[in-house]
Amino acid sequence: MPHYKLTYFNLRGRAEIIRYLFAFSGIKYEDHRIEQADWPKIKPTIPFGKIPILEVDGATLHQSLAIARYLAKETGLAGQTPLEQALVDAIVDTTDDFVSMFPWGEKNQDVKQQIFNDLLTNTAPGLLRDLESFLGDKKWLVGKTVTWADFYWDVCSTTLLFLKPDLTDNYPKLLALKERVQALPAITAWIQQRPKTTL
Ligand SMILES: CCC(=O)N1CCc2c(cnn2-c2cccc(F)c2)C1
Repeated sequence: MPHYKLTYFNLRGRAEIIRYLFAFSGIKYEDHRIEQADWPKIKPTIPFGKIPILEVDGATLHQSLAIARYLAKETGLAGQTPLEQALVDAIVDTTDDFVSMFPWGEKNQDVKQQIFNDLLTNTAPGLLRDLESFLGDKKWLVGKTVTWADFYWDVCSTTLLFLKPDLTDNYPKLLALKERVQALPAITAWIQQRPKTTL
């Protein structure tokens, strides 16, 4: 088994999907969390200057979704066929497109809040309507077993619900999917043991 070292901030953020995959698969890894104050010193040492990164024995992987897709493929959570894998990727990318619209690093709090509110009020409903319709009466978003698309929905919607607690009030199927993911024993255990952070 390779030695895995995940490096990110002490946030769920873009690393939590990777942590879910490690938790669900039971693979041991180093969950290295850096202080924001240390980032300017560390950033120049990181290929492409962004985190999370995952060091796998001597190799360094970057881009959170590439890392997650690698782990999902290794652990059977990427989709059972090439077609399912494409559907999984499309749902992940659709979800990530939305969460990536948020100006997470904006220093002007008034500007940040205005954009966050606009996205949550005016853009989120269309995405949630489409995801609710895509899920329909299925147990999981793609195929007959859980995939990292389901995990990603839970990871991202957990942060979105912190920002807008009534976010899923009109989307019961999506709320039920969150509950189904969080009821997976390994995910339940991870959520209970992980550091408590707002984002
Ligand atoms: C200053 C950086 C910061 O506050 N965060 C980084 C990005 C982020 C946070 C919470 N969720 N999230 C995220 C998750 C997945 C996709 C994505 F685009 C964004 C918090």
